[in-house]
Amino acid sequence: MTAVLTITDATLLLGDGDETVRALDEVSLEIAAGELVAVVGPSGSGKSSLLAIAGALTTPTSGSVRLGSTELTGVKPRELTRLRQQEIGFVFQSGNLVPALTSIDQVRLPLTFGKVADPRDPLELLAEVGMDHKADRRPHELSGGERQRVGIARALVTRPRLLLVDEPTAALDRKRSQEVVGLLADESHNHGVATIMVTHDNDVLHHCDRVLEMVDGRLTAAVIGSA
Ligand SMILES: Nc1ncnc2c1ncn2[C@@H]1O[C@H](COP(=O)(O)OP(=O)(O)OP(=O)(O)O)[C@@H](O)[C@H]1O
Repeated sequence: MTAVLTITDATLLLGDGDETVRALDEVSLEIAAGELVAVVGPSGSGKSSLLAIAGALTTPTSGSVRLGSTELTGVKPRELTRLRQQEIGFVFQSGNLVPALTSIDQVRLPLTFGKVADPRDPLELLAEVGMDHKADRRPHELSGGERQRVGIARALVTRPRLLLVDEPTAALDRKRSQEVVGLLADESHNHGVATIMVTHDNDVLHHCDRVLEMVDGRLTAAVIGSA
Protein backbone atom coordinates (compact mmCIF):
# COMPACT_ATOMS: atom_id res chain seq x y z
CA MET A 1 0.00 0.00 0.00
CA THR A 2 1.25 3.49 -0.84
CA ALA A 3 1.80 5.73 2.16
CA VAL A 4 -0.17 8.99 2.14
CA LEU A 5 2.93 10.95 3.15
CA THR A 6 6.52 9.84 2.61
CA ILE A 7 9.34 12.09 3.77
CA THR A 8 12.82 10.82 2.93
CA ASP A 9 16.05 12.27 4.32
CA ALA A 10 14.64 15.79 4.50
CA THR A 11 17.00 18.48 5.73
CA LEU A 12 15.83 22.06 6.15
CA LEU A 13 18.35 24.85 6.68
CA LEU A 14 16.90 28.18 7.85
CA GLY A 15 18.54 31.58 8.20
CA ASP A 16 21.74 32.41 6.35
CA GLY A 17 25.51 32.68 6.71
CA ASP A 18 26.80 32.05 10.23
CA GLU A 19 23.23 32.07 11.50
CA THR A 20 22.13 28.96 9.62
CA VAL A 21 19.94 26.64 11.71
CA ARG A 22 19.45 22.98 10.80
CA ALA A 23 15.71 22.96 11.58
CA LEU A 24 15.33 19.44 10.12
CA ASP A 25 18.22 17.00 9.94
CA GLU A 26 17.78 14.00 7.60
CA VAL A 27 14.19 13.35 8.68
CA SER A 28 12.38 10.33 7.26
CA LEU A 29 8.74 9.49 7.97
CA GLU A 30 5.94 7.47 6.39
CA ILE A 31 2.30 7.85 7.33
CA ALA A 32 -0.47 5.55 6.16
CA ALA A 33 -4.14 6.32 5.56
CA GLY A 34 -6.12 6.26 8.81
CA GLU A 35 -3.09 6.77 11.06
CA LEU A 36 -2.87 9.44 13.77
CA VAL A 37 0.77 10.19 14.56
CA ALA A 38 1.81 12.54 17.36
CA VAL A 39 5.05 14.52 17.22
CA VAL A 40 6.38 15.73 20.56
CA GLY A 41 9.63 17.44 21.48
CA PRO A 42 11.12 20.55 23.05
CA SER A 43 10.54 24.08 21.82
CA GLY A 44 12.71 24.85 18.80
CA SER A 45 13.31 21.18 17.97
CA GLY A 46 11.78 21.45 14.48
CA LYS A 47 8.16 20.34 14.91
CA SER A 48 6.67 23.33 13.05
CA SER A 49 9.28 22.90 10.34
CA LEU A 50 8.14 19.30 9.90
CA LEU A 51 4.51 20.43 9.47
CA ALA A 52 5.67 23.12 7.02
CA ILE A 53 7.40 20.67 4.68
CA ALA A 54 4.60 18.08 5.04
CA GLY A 55 2.05 20.75 4.09
CA ALA A 56 4.07 22.01 1.10
CA LEU A 57 4.42 25.42 2.78
CA THR A 58 8.22 25.11 2.65
CA THR A 59 10.50 23.02 0.46
CA PRO A 60 13.28 21.14 2.24
CA THR A 61 16.85 22.13 1.38
CA SER A 62 17.47 18.50 0.44
CA GLY A 63 15.51 15.26 0.54
CA SER A 64 12.09 14.36 -0.72
CA VAL A 65 8.45 14.85 0.33
CA ARG A 66 5.78 12.78 -1.43
CA LEU A 67 2.01 13.03 -1.11
CA GLY A 68 0.85 9.64 -2.36
CA SER A 69 3.07 9.16 -5.40
CA THR A 70 3.45 12.91 -6.13
CA GLU A 71 6.88 14.39 -5.37
CA LEU A 72 6.06 17.84 -3.99
CA THR A 73 9.36 19.44 -4.94
CA GLY A 74 8.53 18.83 -8.62
CA VAL A 75 5.01 20.26 -8.56
CA LYS A 76 4.16 23.55 -10.32
CA PRO A 77 2.88 26.41 -8.11
CA ARG A 78 -0.73 26.22 -9.33
CA GLU A 79 -0.98 22.48 -8.66
CA LEU A 80 0.73 22.98 -5.31
CA THR A 81 -1.97 25.49 -4.34
CA ARG A 82 -4.64 22.96 -5.34
CA LEU A 83 -2.95 20.25 -3.27
CA ARG A 84 -2.79 22.54 -0.23
CA GLN A 85 -6.42 23.58 -0.61
CA GLN A 86 -7.94 20.20 -1.34
CA GLU A 87 -5.70 17.31 -0.35
CA ILE A 88 -4.17 18.70 2.82
CA GLY A 89 -6.13 19.97 5.83
CA PHE A 90 -4.65 22.29 8.45
CA VAL A 91 -5.83 22.69 12.06
CA PHE A 92 -4.20 25.41 14.17
CA GLN A 93 -3.81 26.07 17.91
CA SER A 94 -6.91 28.15 18.47
CA GLY A 95 -9.08 27.09 15.56
CA ASN A 96 -8.07 30.15 13.49
CA LEU A 97 -11.66 30.89 12.55
CA VAL A 98 -12.79 33.94 10.58
CA PRO A 99 -14.45 36.26 13.17
CA ALA A 100 -17.38 37.33 10.95
CA LEU A 101 -18.46 33.87 9.78
CA THR A 102 -20.95 31.46 11.36
CA SER A 103 -19.82 27.89 12.06
CA ILE A 104 -21.52 26.53 8.94
CA ASP A 105 -19.91 29.22 6.76
CA GLN A 106 -16.48 28.48 8.27
CA VAL A 107 -16.91 24.88 7.12
CA ARG A 108 -18.17 25.92 3.66
CA LEU A 109 -15.25 28.32 3.16
CA PRO A 110 -12.69 25.84 1.71
CA LEU A 111 -15.27 24.82 -0.92
CA THR A 112 -15.33 28.38 -2.30
CA PHE A 113 -11.65 28.42 -3.33
CA GLY A 114 -12.06 26.11 -6.32
CA LYS A 115 -13.90 23.06 -7.57
CA VAL A 116 -13.71 20.23 -5.06
CA ALA A 117 -14.31 16.78 -6.54
CA ASP A 118 -16.10 15.05 -3.67
CA PRO A 119 -16.72 17.41 -0.73
CA ARG A 120 -18.35 16.32 2.49
CA ASP A 121 -21.68 17.87 3.38
CA PRO A 122 -20.88 20.84 5.70
CA LEU A 123 -23.90 20.36 7.96
CA GLU A 124 -23.38 16.60 8.29
CA LEU A 125 -19.75 17.28 9.11
CA LEU A 126 -20.73 19.85 11.75
CA ALA A 127 -23.05 17.22 13.24
CA GLU A 128 -20.23 14.66 13.24
CA VAL A 129 -18.03 17.00 15.31
CA GLY A 130 -20.99 17.75 17.62
CA MET A 131 -21.50 21.34 16.49
CA ASP A 132 -24.62 21.30 14.29
CA HIS A 133 -26.64 22.91 17.10
CA LYS A 134 -24.33 25.93 16.87
CA ALA A 135 -24.20 26.15 13.07
CA ASP A 136 -25.34 29.79 13.09
CA ARG A 137 -22.99 31.01 15.85
CA ARG A 138 -19.90 33.13 15.28
CA PRO A 139 -16.52 32.32 16.91
CA HIS A 140 -16.93 34.81 19.79
CA GLU A 141 -20.06 32.90 20.84
CA LEU A 142 -18.17 29.59 21.06
CA SER A 143 -15.89 28.06 23.69
CA GLY A 144 -12.27 27.18 22.85
CA GLY A 145 -13.15 23.51 22.41
CA GLU A 146 -16.11 24.35 20.19
CA ARG A 147 -13.92 26.55 18.00
CA GLN A 148 -11.47 23.70 17.63
CA ARG A 149 -14.30 21.37 16.57
CA VAL A 150 -15.41 23.84 13.90
CA GLY A 151 -11.78 24.23 12.80
CA ILE A 152 -11.46 20.45 12.48
CA ALA A 153 -14.69 20.27 10.43
CA ARG A 154 -13.40 23.04 8.17
CA ALA A 155 -10.12 21.17 7.64
CA LEU A 156 -11.97 17.97 6.68
CA VAL A 157 -14.67 19.31 4.32
CA THR A 158 -12.58 18.76 1.16
CA ARG A 159 -11.85 15.13 2.22
CA PRO A 160 -8.09 15.74 2.53
CA ARG A 161 -5.76 12.76 2.47
CA LEU A 162 -3.44 14.42 4.95
CA LEU A 163 -4.36 16.43 8.06
CA LEU A 164 -1.71 18.58 9.78
CA VAL A 165 -2.55 19.67 13.30
CA ASP A 166 -0.50 22.14 15.34
CA GLU A 167 -0.99 22.12 19.14
CA PRO A 168 -4.78 21.60 19.03
CA THR A 169 -5.15 21.52 22.82
CA ALA A 170 -2.94 24.50 23.70
CA ALA A 171 -5.92 26.64 24.78
CA LEU A 172 -8.10 23.85 26.23
CA ASP A 173 -8.70 22.33 29.64
CA ARG A 174 -8.04 18.65 30.25
CA LYS A 175 -11.56 17.39 29.47
CA ARG A 176 -11.91 19.40 26.25
CA SER A 177 -8.39 18.33 25.21
CA GLN A 178 -9.38 14.66 25.48
CA GLU A 179 -12.56 15.28 23.49
CA VAL A 180 -10.80 17.18 20.70
CA VAL A 181 -7.97 14.66 20.27
CA GLY A 182 -10.47 11.79 20.55
CA LEU A 183 -12.37 13.44 17.70
CA LEU A 184 -9.18 13.72 15.62
CA ALA A 185 -8.50 10.01 16.21
CA ASP A 186 -12.07 9.05 15.18
CA GLU A 187 -11.94 11.20 12.04
CA SER A 188 -8.52 9.78 11.07
CA HIS A 189 -9.57 6.17 11.64
CA ASN A 190 -13.11 6.36 10.21
CA HIS A 191 -12.29 8.41 7.12
CA GLY A 192 -8.82 7.08 6.33
CA VAL A 193 -7.10 10.42 6.89
CA ALA A 194 -3.36 10.39 7.63
CA THR A 195 -2.90 12.85 10.50
CA ILE A 196 0.21 14.39 12.05
CA MET A 197 -0.42 16.21 15.31
CA VAL A 198 2.24 18.32 17.01
CA THR A 199 1.58 18.51 20.74
CA HIS A 200 3.14 19.30 24.09
CA ASP A 201 0.28 17.54 25.85
CA ASN A 202 1.34 14.09 27.11
CA ASP A 203 -2.17 13.39 28.42
CA VAL A 204 -3.58 13.00 24.90
CA LEU A 205 -0.94 10.65 23.49
CA HIS A 206 -2.98 7.51 24.23
CA HIS A 207 -5.35 8.50 21.40
CA CYS A 208 -2.48 8.27 18.90
CA ASP A 209 -1.33 5.26 16.89
CA ARG A 210 2.33 6.31 17.06
CA VAL A 211 4.30 8.90 18.98
CA LEU A 212 7.48 10.36 17.50
CA GLU A 213 9.90 12.69 19.22
CA MET A 214 11.76 15.53 17.57
CA VAL A 215 15.08 16.55 19.13
CA ASP A 216 17.47 18.99 17.45
CA GLY A 217 15.82 18.47 14.07
CA ARG A 218 15.98 14.68 14.23
CA LEU A 219 12.95 12.40 14.52
CA THR A 220 12.91 9.26 16.66
CA ALA A 221 10.24 6.93 18.02
CA ALA A 222 9.09 7.87 21.53
CA VAL A 223 7.54 5.56 24.10
CA ILE A 224 3.98 6.67 24.84
CA GLY A 225 3.77 8.31 28.25
CA SER A 226 7.48 8.92 28.64
CA ALA A 227 7.73 11.65 26.04
N1 LIG B 1 12.80 31.75 9.56
C1 LIG B 1 13.74 31.22 10.34
N2 LIG B 1 15.03 31.63 10.24
C2 LIG B 1 15.99 31.08 11.00
N3 LIG B 1 15.77 30.13 11.92
C3 LIG B 1 14.51 29.70 12.09
C4 LIG B 1 13.41 30.22 11.33
N4 LIG B 1 12.28 29.59 11.72
C5 LIG B 1 12.64 28.72 12.68
N5 LIG B 1 13.96 28.77 12.91
C6 LIG B 1 14.73 27.93 13.86
O1 LIG B 1 14.60 26.58 13.43
C7 LIG B 1 14.53 25.69 14.57
C8 LIG B 1 13.26 24.85 14.49
O2 LIG B 1 12.13 25.71 14.67
P1 LIG B 1 10.63 25.16 14.73
O3 LIG B 1 9.73 26.35 14.77
O4 LIG B 1 10.43 24.17 13.63
O5 LIG B 1 10.61 24.40 16.16
P2 LIG B 1 9.36 23.87 17.03
O6 LIG B 1 9.78 22.54 17.54
O7 LIG B 1 8.13 23.94 16.23
O8 LIG B 1 9.29 24.92 18.23
P3 LIG B 1 8.00 25.34 19.16
O9 LIG B 1 7.62 24.11 19.93
O10 LIG B 1 8.60 26.41 20.04
O11 LIG B 1 6.95 25.85 18.23
C9 LIG B 1 14.61 26.59 15.81
O12 LIG B 1 15.96 26.60 16.22
C10 LIG B 1 14.20 27.95 15.29
O13 LIG B 1 14.80 28.98 16.06
